[in-house]
Amino acid sequence: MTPHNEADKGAYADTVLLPGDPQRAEWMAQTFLEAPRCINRRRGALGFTGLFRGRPISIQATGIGVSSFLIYVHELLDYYGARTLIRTGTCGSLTAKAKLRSLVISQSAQAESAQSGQVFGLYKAVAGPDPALLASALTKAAELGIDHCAGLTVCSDIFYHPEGRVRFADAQAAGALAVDMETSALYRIAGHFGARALSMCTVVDNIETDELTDYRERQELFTDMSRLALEIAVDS
Ligand SMILES: O=P(O)(O)O[C@H]1O[C@H](CO)[C@@H](O)[C@H]1O
Ligand SMILES: O=c1cc[nH]c(=O)[nH]1
Repeated sequence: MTPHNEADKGAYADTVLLPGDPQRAEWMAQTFLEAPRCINRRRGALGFTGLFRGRPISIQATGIGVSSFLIYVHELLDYYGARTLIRTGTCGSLTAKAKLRSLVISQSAQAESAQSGQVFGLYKAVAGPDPALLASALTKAAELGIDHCAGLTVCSDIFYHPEGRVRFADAQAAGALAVDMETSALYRIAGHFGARALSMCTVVDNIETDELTDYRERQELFTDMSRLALEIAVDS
């Protein structure tokens, strides 16, 4: 047990999938895991452990933003002994290459600005996806026929920003595909703890065109991402 998690030590598998949204965590656990067990309800940040093809896998909701994310992930790495983390998030597209409802695999992630969440400066580790997880994701996404692209993503601290989409101009010029609010922190904290990480996000809106998916269709939208994350997890 930790201040934010009521699960017993040993309740989490080595590999943990990390959606932000607790409803997504529950849907993924109930849809894809055999014998899923809810192991954390504290603050509604649902956590589950079950089996996928006979192998224990956990799913833990991390909430929104770096501050919330780092609490759950720190405890998973430091107290529960997680070794492989796969974020199954959502993102906003910054380019036509990352189509609405498709999957963006984060090959590298940068913070939105130098001031962005001082937390980024706390972790000095080289920050990026685990090369084997990334290679597995690219191979399996192609094999499964999943509509995806891979590249740079931006990690923002603020969803409703007074400057609006203009603030992403530099990132777009650098070729960024999409924005989320946790990936850069995932890569840094995983590096700090010597764990393996990969972030993939389904595109739920387009920052340029203002196209937006409906929340009610969203769980279904996550089928490809969930399958891919689980295929990588059982192979890792
Ligand atoms: O859907 P999740 O995984 O929470 O990810 C994205 O959605 C939230 C914003 O709506 C942020 O957490 C962002 O990173
Ligand atoms: O962080 C996020 C996630 C989804 N859509 C956005 O615009 N930003």
